[in-house]
Amino acid sequence: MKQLVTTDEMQTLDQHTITEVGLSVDVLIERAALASLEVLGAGNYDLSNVLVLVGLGNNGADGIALARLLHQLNIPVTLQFVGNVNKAKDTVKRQLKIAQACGVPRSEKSDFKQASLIIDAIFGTGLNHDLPDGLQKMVKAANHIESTVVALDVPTGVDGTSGQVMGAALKAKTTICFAFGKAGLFKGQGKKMAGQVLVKDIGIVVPNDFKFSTNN
Ligand SMILES: NC(=O)C1=CN([C@@H]2O[C@H](COP(=O)(O)OP(=O)(O)OC[C@H]3O[C@@H](n4cnc5c(N)ncnc54)[C@H](O)[C@@H]3O)[C@@H](O)[C@H]2O)[C@H](O)CC1
Ligand SMILES: [K+]
Repeated sequence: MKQLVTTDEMQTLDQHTITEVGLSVDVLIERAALASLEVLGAGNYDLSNVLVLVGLGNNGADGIALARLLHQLNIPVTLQFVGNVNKAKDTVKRQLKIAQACGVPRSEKSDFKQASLIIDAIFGTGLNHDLPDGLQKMVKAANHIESTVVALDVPTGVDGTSGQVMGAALKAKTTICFAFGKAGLFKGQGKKMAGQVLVKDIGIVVPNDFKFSTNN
């Protein structure tokens, strides 16, 4: 098996790549979106009506960038925010500005049944406590109608290190992990929620003296 990481390790490597190496976070986000686009293009996914669910952190920024790339390929795609955009990270606000300039459609409330494919870009490695109640309800509703979901990096609601479900989790058919597989997707509940796990390079740089906690 390939090298796995905890969410703390991934955050350390992200920060090293951004602050020490000098690759900007926006470049990493674009690479994550391009890698995801490649997976969607190569797989057997129904792209007739894609719904991208977007959170307020960098996982959400990956999702907005992916929505823009799909839109520019004339693939029908809609963005739906989960949470108050005014409270989003600057990366999300920057991506949203670009998406708006490119005319990516946005909806306030979507019917999951109408979507041919849901992209889960709500929470990734940054999840640090149980999902809010409203989001738990939304996730359970989506699981109930068995929508096809592709999760970016980590299925929303799964702790990327332990695999524990934080209140509720959005069950994915495929999870696209950026840079390294997240350890929690290979154990316990996390394994069930992640579906097929694919790992894609996004240009993260690992310092020579970096010690991974798990060796595979
Ligand atoms: N870090 C990077 O340089 C890159 C990360 N990539 C992608 O981004 C996510 C991780 O992003 P991050 O902003 O750290 O966290 P999330 O988007 O997962 O979460 C957002 C934010 O939400 C807060 N939060 C956590 N738990 C809760 C909760 N239960 N309810 C409400 N709010 C919550 C917390 O403050 C989080 O920070 C990673 O998975 C990648 O997909 C890029 O790919 C490249 C660069
Ligand atoms: K996600």
